Amino acid sequence: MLAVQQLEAGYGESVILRNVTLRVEPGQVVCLLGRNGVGKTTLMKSIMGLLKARRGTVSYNGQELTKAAPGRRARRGIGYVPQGREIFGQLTVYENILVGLEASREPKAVRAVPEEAIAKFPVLPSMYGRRGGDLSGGQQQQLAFARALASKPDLLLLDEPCEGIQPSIVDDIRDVIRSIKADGKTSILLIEQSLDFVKSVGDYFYVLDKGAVAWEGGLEELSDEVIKKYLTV
Ligand SMILES: Nc1ncnc2c1ncn2[C@@H]1O[C@H](COP(=O)(O)OP(=O)(O)OP(=O)(O)O)[C@@H](O)[C@H]1O
Repeated sequence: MLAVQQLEAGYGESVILRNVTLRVEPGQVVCLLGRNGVGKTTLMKSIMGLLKARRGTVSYNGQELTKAAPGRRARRGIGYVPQGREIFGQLTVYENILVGLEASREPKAVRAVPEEAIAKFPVLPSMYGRRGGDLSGGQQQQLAFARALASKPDLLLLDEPCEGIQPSIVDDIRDVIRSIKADGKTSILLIEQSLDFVKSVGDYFYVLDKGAVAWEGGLEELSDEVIKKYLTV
């Protein structure tokens, strides 16, 4: 469903991504691994259209979106939970979720926050009137998930959803990812530092090194040698 082909992208003079080719198939959880600074977030931003590709293509459900703006990609069904969550601090929890609904593919007149998006985060409805900025990190992460799920995406990009989150909430986030996977409607591309975490949810793995895909394969092929070479700090 998502096909990135020979992508090159960067900032100003510097080239960060080199010849990156990656696929996400329907229903898969694909994990993007690599040490700090190898270009994982840059790749996710390029897929979402926040950073222009200099070479190569990004295709989604058979259509090329390489030059499409982020809003168009969102309306095509790509949801994004950015690193640092980027909750609107001055808006209420409910208003934050409504922002996500803007990317819905349903006609405006019949749009509503889907129950299944909220059901995964039972704590949220009791906080609908609170300002997003007043929530804890874990609550904001749940809100960022709900905001992204409001438009019923068929691909969800998750950039380090467990970063800075306390362990009990990390377990909740793992459960949410598993439940999205079990629903079978939404594929996931996940950036996550914890190997244990990605092993517990992932179907397929890409390892980036210096902006290029250094390794790819299934869980059973993710050997200690690969981990030592590309992931151990
Ligand atoms: N806005 C920017 N302008 C210039 N350089 C940037 C910008 N954002 C990132 N970089 C540089 O691009 C490189 C890749 O960064 P990126 O955030 O994609 O890495 P990452 O693999 O996601 O790392 P991390 O795990 O630390 O988030 C780094 O050298 C970083 O300093």
